[in-house]
Amino acid sequence: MAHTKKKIGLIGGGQIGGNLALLAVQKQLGDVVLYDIPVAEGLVKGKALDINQLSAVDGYDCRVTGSTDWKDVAGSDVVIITAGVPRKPGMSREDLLDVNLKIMRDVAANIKQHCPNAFVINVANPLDAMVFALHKIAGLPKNMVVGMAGVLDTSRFKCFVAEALGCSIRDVEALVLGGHGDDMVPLVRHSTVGGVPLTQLIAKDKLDAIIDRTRKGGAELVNLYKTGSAYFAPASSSIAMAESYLLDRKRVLPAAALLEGQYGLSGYFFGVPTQIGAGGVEKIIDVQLNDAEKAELNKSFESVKKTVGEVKL
Ligand SMILES: NC(=O)C1=CN([C@@H]2O[C@H](COP(=O)(O)OP(=O)(O)OC[C@H]3O[C@@H](n4cnc5c(N)ncnc54)[C@H](O)[C@@H]3O)[C@@H](O)[C@H]2O)C=CC1
Ligand SMILES: O=C([O-])CC(=O)C(=O)O
Repeated sequence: MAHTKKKIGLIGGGQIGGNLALLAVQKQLGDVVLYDIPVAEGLVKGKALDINQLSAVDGYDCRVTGSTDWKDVAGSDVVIITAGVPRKPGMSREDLLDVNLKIMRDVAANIKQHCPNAFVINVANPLDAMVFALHKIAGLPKNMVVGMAGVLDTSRFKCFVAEALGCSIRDVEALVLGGHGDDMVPLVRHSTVGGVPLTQLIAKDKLDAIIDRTRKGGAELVNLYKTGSAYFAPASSSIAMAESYLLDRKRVLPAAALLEGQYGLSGYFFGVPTQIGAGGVEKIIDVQLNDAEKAELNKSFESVKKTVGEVKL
């Protein structure tokens, strides 16, 4: 019988990779190949076996295969890249550029060879520069390559708002644009709780503190964990994007997508609201910004350009 289940290739079987595999199975999105380099063979084979045994308890019919061979990843419908080193306290994401670019060169070349038709979501940092490199090396169509950051950054912002108000997180709607760095742009003017503008519900000083905590959300986790960075929320955020593609949900999710004139910006992957469906990035939404918001977005864009400027392919 033909293989009709979707196939999900997870590149990197570390903290985020393992959680991605678990979530993909729990949501029954498809069969998973958890790939890592040979030195991590036991890690991916162990995680695969462990999750498959959990599947028996809960009755999930998707299988995880741990592999160190790209041939097993070939033909994946979705590929999520978490291959890369996480930062430690005192480091910036940009400090990871050289080491993670080396890894991305290997990963992107293999994607080009083995998964040319996949929807590819990059998670490795520094996010916006790595997805730029991925797109250049793998040569995939622009609608099939994205970076995950905005879903996570937005989710952090929503979490802090719900905590501050003591309200259900379900009713918080928010949008964080820009690069995945300290100058990302939480759009307070476009955020609501149950349809009520956020600015009417939280005083400015409290809101400023929430914005600051969101911008430094990654570092807060790095300082707590000490040996690495966040992994539960990043995994869930990436799965939301993969699911929207696989199930053609057409969700509007912020993602690092290639800009071609939107927001007056071009040539770089940058965090903007996208519509993700069976066509990959089917739309980029050009939010109307006021002068102050535009200035913040331009500042974030300059930071991304600076890091990408250091990318030697
Ligand atoms: N975009 C975002 O919002 C977020 C990004 N990150 C980034 O995600 C990346 C992964 O984080 P973790 O899973 O916590 O790290 P981790 O260290 O637990 O896992 C990374 C895995 O990549 C593997 N790897 C190294 N070279 C490889 C190669 N050539 N091919 C395949 N696999 C390879 C390693 O063996 C390791 O198992 C980091 O760069 C981190 O900064 C982390 C959190 C959020
Ligand atoms: O901060 C980091 O290094 C990991 C990351 O991107 C995040 O958690 O937002």
